[in-house]
Amino acid sequence: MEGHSVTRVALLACGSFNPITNMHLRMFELARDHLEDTGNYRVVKGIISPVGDGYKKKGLIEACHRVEMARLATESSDWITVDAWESLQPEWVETAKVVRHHYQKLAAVEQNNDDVDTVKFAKKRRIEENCHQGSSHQRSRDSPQLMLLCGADVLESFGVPNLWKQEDIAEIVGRFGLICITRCGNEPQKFIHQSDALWKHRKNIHVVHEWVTNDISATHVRRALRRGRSVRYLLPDAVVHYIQDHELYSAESEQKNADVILAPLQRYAGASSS
Ligand SMILES: Nc1ncnc2c1ncn2[C@@H]1O[C@H](COP(=O)(O)OP(=O)(O)OP(=O)(O)O)[C@@H](O)[C@H]1O
Ligand SMILES: NC(=O)c1ccc[n+]([C@@H]2O[C@H](COP(=O)(O)O)[C@@H](O)[C@H]2O)c1
Ligand SMILES: [Zn+2]
Repeated sequence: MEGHSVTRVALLACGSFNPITNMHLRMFELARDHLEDTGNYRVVKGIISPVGDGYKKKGLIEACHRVEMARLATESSDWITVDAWESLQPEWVETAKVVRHHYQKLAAVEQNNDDVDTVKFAKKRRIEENCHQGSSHQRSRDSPQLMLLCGADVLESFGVPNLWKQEDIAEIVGRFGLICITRCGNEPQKFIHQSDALWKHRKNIHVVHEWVTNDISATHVRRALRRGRSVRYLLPDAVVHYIQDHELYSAESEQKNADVILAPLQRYAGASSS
């Protein structure tokens, strides 16, 4: 279609990935198909960002293992990557900050590409002009749009008191965009309908209905492992082997952080979250 522009998109998934499962990888494929089917987007990259140990979720094993398992799981993908930046931060990092970090990183890569390509100097000037106008809240015309990819449970967690700052939610859905995969037991459309903050940005929230319902969760996988049950075909084989080789996930590891409050709840409890 003439004059019809297609927006390049990068997808960012934040989470524990404790461990990564086939469903985490499926989320990316489902999201890409959904966005590209609209004819408005081309998905150029997927990024998995395992949360740091400072998140303090019960049973969360060391980030180095979770990152390595995610690396093994994505070896066969030509577009999904793993980024360890978030996992290496000394303290838990708000998701809005992680999204900002990756947005800036993508923009810097674009700018570098332009720098080496002198023929494109006019485009570079345009980006610089955008920056000088202080338009940090506007996407430069040439870097891909970054969308946060999550399951419907994470979207619905926006409603949990003291878990998310309202301005972070507004920034994620308003400035970047969200793509959400349905999950057993969640009703994302209803949740969006009932939230004024989300309804306002509903055009930036893409809900992907997964008809092949699949309730794989890392919790199920850890439970099976503790009981010596097979987890084959729920996770990539390389991840199953890594878990066996390093003897990960035991009754003991499930007790990690058992008496600790989740980092966002610690940070926001008592503080104004509006
Ligand atoms: N079966 C699934 N369907 C849809 N989304 C999923 C599914 N499993 C995980 N996700 C999404 O993947 C992201 C990372 O989730 P996370 O690491 O918490 O995995 P999980 O399987 O939910 O683990 P846990 O059981 O430990 O909470 C989240 O956005 C989550 O909603
Ligand atoms: N306020 C926030 O930014 C906030 C709150 C809760 C969870 N999260 C993120 O959402 C993801 C949720 O992961 P889990 O579903 O594994 O708990 C993590 O990446 C975590 O950092 C962000
Ligand atoms: Zn989860």
